[in-house]
Amino acid sequence: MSHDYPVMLKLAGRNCLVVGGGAVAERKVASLLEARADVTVVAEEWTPVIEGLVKEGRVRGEKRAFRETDVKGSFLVFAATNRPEVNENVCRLASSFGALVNRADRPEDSSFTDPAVLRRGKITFAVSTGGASPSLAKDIKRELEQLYGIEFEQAAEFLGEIRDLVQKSGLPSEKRHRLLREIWNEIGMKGIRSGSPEEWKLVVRRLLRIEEER
Ligand SMILES: C[C@@]1(CC(=O)O)C2=NC(=C\c3[nH]c(c(CCC(=O)O)c3CC(=O)O)Cc3[nH]c(c(CC(=O)O)c3CCC(=O)O)/C=C3\N/C(=C\2)[C@@H](CCC(=O)O)[C@]3(C)CC(=O)O)/[C@H]1CCC(=O)O
Ligand SMILES: NC(=O)c1ccc[n+]([C@@H]2O[C@H](COP(=O)([O-])OP(=O)(O)OC[C@H]3O[C@@H](n4cnc5c(N)ncnc54)[C@H](O)[C@@H]3O)[C@@H](O)[C@H]2O)c1
Repeated sequence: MSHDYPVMLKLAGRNCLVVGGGAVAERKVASLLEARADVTVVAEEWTPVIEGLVKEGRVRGEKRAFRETDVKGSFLVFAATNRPEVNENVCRLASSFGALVNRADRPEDSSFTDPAVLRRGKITFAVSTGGASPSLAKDIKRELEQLYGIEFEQAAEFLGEIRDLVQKSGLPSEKRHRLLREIWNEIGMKGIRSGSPEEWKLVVRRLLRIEEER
């Protein structure tokens, strides 16, 4: 069995094409906008939400049937119509132009699939079943939602700031690495769940002092 290769793509300013304008296309458009992609939707009909986004100028909209030239210059292409032959054509063309392609009705013909996504600020949880059961992926995501609350968003923000601070502290790299490891060992999952940002700050100050005196 081969496994899918997970990555986190930077899509800001990249051209991404969604062919189709139904519920599935609407979901794909929403997640592309979250990533600040430049989104074009080509569809014969589209949902009121997509209509609104086109009117607001947040996505480029072409209300018509798909044309072969549409795929040109796209980084990601989503074939999300309800017509298998159209989706197949979109995929074939997109691949021939070197784009990565997601086919809503046939994961096995896609170069990537979309996981169920949960965000906690800088933390992203992505659950994939490799297409085996999108409903299972969604329910695992819901369980993660309960397990990892808003405190993880705060903690990731805090730890990111501390990491920047330590990297710029002028300490030699060995000391920086030890300090970051020790900060994490002291705060850890327990500190995130039962501590507070004030307590995390005290830990950092204490360990920083010890490291500077070493
Ligand atoms: C995670 C999520 C992300 C997203 O789409 O943004 C996503 N599907 C979601 C929901 C969902 N999709 C479907 C149902 C109905 C119940 C069911 O069928 O199980 C539900 C549940 C619901 O809506 O509640 C139907 C469905 N989905 C696919 C097919 C075609 C096929 O499998 O052949 C069919 C049958 C269509 C038909 O019968 O006509 C295919 C794909 N769906 C994927 C992702 C990719 C694999 C993910 C993985 O499992 O790894 C993949 C391969 C391609 C892709 O789209 O990338 C999103 C959860 C949103 C959230 O997190 O809340
Ligand atoms: N990936 C998933 O999570 C998922 C979930 C449900 C369904 N599906 C699959 O995805 C397909 C789309 O689902 P949906 O609920 O969004 O469908 P839908 O019927 O709501 O929408 C289909 C869209 O395709 C457009 N369309 C049809 N022919 C076109 C063409 N030649 N050019 C441009 N646009 C065209 C229609 O105008 C419409 O906007 C389904 O047929 C199903 O196979 C996937």
